[in-house]
Amino acid sequence: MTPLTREECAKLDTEDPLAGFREEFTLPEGVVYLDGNSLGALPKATPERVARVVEREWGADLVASWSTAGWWDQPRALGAKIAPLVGADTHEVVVGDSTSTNLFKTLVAALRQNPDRKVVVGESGNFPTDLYVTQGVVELVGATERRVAPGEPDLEAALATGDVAVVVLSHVDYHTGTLRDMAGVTRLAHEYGALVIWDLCHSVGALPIELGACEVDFAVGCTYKYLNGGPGAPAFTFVAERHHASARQPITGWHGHARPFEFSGEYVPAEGASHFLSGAQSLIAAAALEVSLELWSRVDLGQLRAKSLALTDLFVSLVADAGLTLVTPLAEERRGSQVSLRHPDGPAGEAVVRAMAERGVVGDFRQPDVLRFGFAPLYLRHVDVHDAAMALVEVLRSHG
Ligand SMILES: Cc1ncc(COP(=O)(O)O)c(C=O)c1O
Ligand SMILES: Nc1c(O)cccc1C(=O)C[C@H](N)C(=O)O
Repeated sequence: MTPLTREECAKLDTEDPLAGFREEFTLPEGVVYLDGNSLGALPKATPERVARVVEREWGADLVASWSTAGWWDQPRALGAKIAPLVGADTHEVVVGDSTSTNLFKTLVAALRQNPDRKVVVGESGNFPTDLYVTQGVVELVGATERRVAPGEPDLEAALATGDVAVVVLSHVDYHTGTLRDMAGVTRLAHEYGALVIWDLCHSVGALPIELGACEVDFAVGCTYKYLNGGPGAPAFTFVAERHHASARQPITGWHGHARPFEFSGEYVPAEGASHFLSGAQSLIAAAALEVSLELWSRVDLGQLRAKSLALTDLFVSLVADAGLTLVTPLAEERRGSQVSLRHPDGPAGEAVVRAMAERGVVGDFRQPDVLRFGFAPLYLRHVDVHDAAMALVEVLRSHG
C-alpha cells in the first residue's frame, strides 16, 4: 500500500462513518492515544452516571437500590449488553470479577465437563495470567499442563494424543497482535474431544466475534480495554447454553445460587451463566461499564473492523522503512487491532516508546523488544495515525 499523505488521511476522516464517536470520549489535548488495548479512553457520559449511582442510588436510596436500581441483576443486564458484541445469546454472558478469576472458574468447570481427561493445553507466550491461572488450576485439581508453541500445527500435535480435556487460548495475542481462527481452532479441539476456553481481552470491542457460530464452549474477557469500562472494570464470562445444565464452577458463592434469598445451607446452582457468579460486585464500577456498553450498542461492528484494518494498514505502510520488524501478521484474517514492531536493538525499543510519549504519542513496550501500538477505531482518526507514525519515524531517526 502506498503511504497516504496527511491531507489524504484528513479526507478519509471526513468520510468515516464512525467519526462521531470520537466526540463521545474525553481525550487529552495534543495526545495520540495508542494504548487503548491496555486501558481504553473515558466516555464523556461516565462521570455523571457514576456520580448518580454514588449520590442517589447509594447515598439517598441505600439498600433499596439492590432492587429499585437493578443492582442485583446488573451482572446479567451487563452480560446481555456484551452478548451482541461476542455473538452470544443474552443468557450466556454474565459480568463480574476479573478475567483471571473467571478463567479460574471456567477452567475448573471445563475440566469437570470432560472428566475422563486430565490435560490442559496452553500456548507459550500467552498472556501471563492465563499461564499462571492454568498452573494454579492443574496443581489444585491434579491435572497436567501441556504448553505448546503458538500456532495450529503444534496445537494439533498436542491434541492428537487424545488426552486433552481443555485448550486455553487468546483470540488476539497481546504481544504479537495475531488473531486466531476461532472457528477452525474450536473445530479442531472438538474433533479431538477437547473443550476450548477463549480469552477475548484483546478482541472484544476490536472486531466482531461469533462465539455461538464458532461453537465455543467458554470464553472470558475484560472490559477495560477496547470496551472503555474503566480501570479494573468487571470482566465477563461466556458459557455456551449446551453446558448450562451440567457445568459446575468452583467458587460457589450466593450470587450464583438459584434462590439466594432463601438463605438455605445447601448450594443449588442458578440457571444459565448466572451460576458463574459468586459474590457481590462493585456497582460503582458496573455503572461506568454500563455507560460504555450503551455507547457500544450503537456501534456497527462491520464498520469497526473495516476502520481498524484501515488504521493498522496505514500505520504499517507509514513505518515500513523505519528499520523495525513487523511482528503482527499483515493478513487481515490474522490481524487484531494492534501493530507490534520489533526493535533490532531489543531493549532500546523502550527508550523509543518513552521518547514518543514525550511527543504526545502513547504506545507501550512489551519485553523483550516489542513496541506495541493499539488502534481503538472509535476515537482514533486517520490523521492521528499519520502523526503517530511520523513521530515514530522521527524518534527512530534521532536515536540513530
Ligand atoms: C489476554 C489477557 N488476559 C487477561 C488480562 C488481565 O486479566 P485481569 O483483568 O484479571 O488482570 C489481560 C490484561 O491485563 C490480558 O491481556
Ligand atoms: N490489566 C492491566 C493492569 O491491571 C495493570 C497494567 C496494565 C494492564 C494491562 O491491561 C496490560 C495488558 N493486558 C497487556 O496486554 O499488556
